[in-house]
Amino acid sequence: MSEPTWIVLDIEGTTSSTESVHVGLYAYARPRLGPYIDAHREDPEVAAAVKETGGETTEETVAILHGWMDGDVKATPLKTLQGRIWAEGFAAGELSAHFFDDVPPVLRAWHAAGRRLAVFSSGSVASQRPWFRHTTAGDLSPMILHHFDTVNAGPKREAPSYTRIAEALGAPPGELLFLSDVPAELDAAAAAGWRTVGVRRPGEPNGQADFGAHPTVASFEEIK
Ligand SMILES: CSCCC(=O)C(=O)COP(=O)(O)O
Ligand SMILES: [Mg+2]
Repeated sequence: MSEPTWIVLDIEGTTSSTESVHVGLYAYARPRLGPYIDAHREDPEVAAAVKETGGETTEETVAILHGWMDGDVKATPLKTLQGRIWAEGFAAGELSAHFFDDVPPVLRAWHAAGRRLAVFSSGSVASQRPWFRHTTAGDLSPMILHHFDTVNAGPKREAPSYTRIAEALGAPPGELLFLSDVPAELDAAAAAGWRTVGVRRPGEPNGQADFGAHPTVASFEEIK
């Protein structure tokens, strides 16, 4: 079988550790949500996200957002607000992104070989861009040609989201490879006709998950 034209990356559990997202990023956003909402109430994107939470006051909204973070619910309004706060944190030099050691060299090799790279994560596009720019392994962002999230593509566990991405990239689904640590996301991608590889990293929440018929790897170095 020929090599896929596009390789589309999940972030948490795939390129980067869950701990770095939950302990690093979530802890950074948690105390900043209330003040951020109060300071940006007039911003249409913030106002829409706040409205979508269903909270009536800032206190109620923050309690809902914290509850989602506690349960790792990847709700779009949470991701919108977190992403804006994280983008400020990266710009201020207060945050940096973790990538598993195998990822940066393999991304560079794929890029040099002409493979096209994109991201599809629950993390908002506003947070994906600085995540790839401010890494402990240098700036990886110039290699990422497209970013997709639950706003511009849709839910990660639904096949139409992957069809939307294929259309945006102008590629037949069979030329797209999705890498993720979540079997349900891979199922959705496969249902849309994509190729899939499950990433089962030791110590990650889905390291022992059942990936069904999806081929799996423990490191990007195993992907040919
Ligand atoms: C800057 S990336 C933010 C990560 C995040 O918030 C998240 O929910 C990642 O989930 P993924 O879909 O990449 O597993
Ligand atoms: Mg993931």
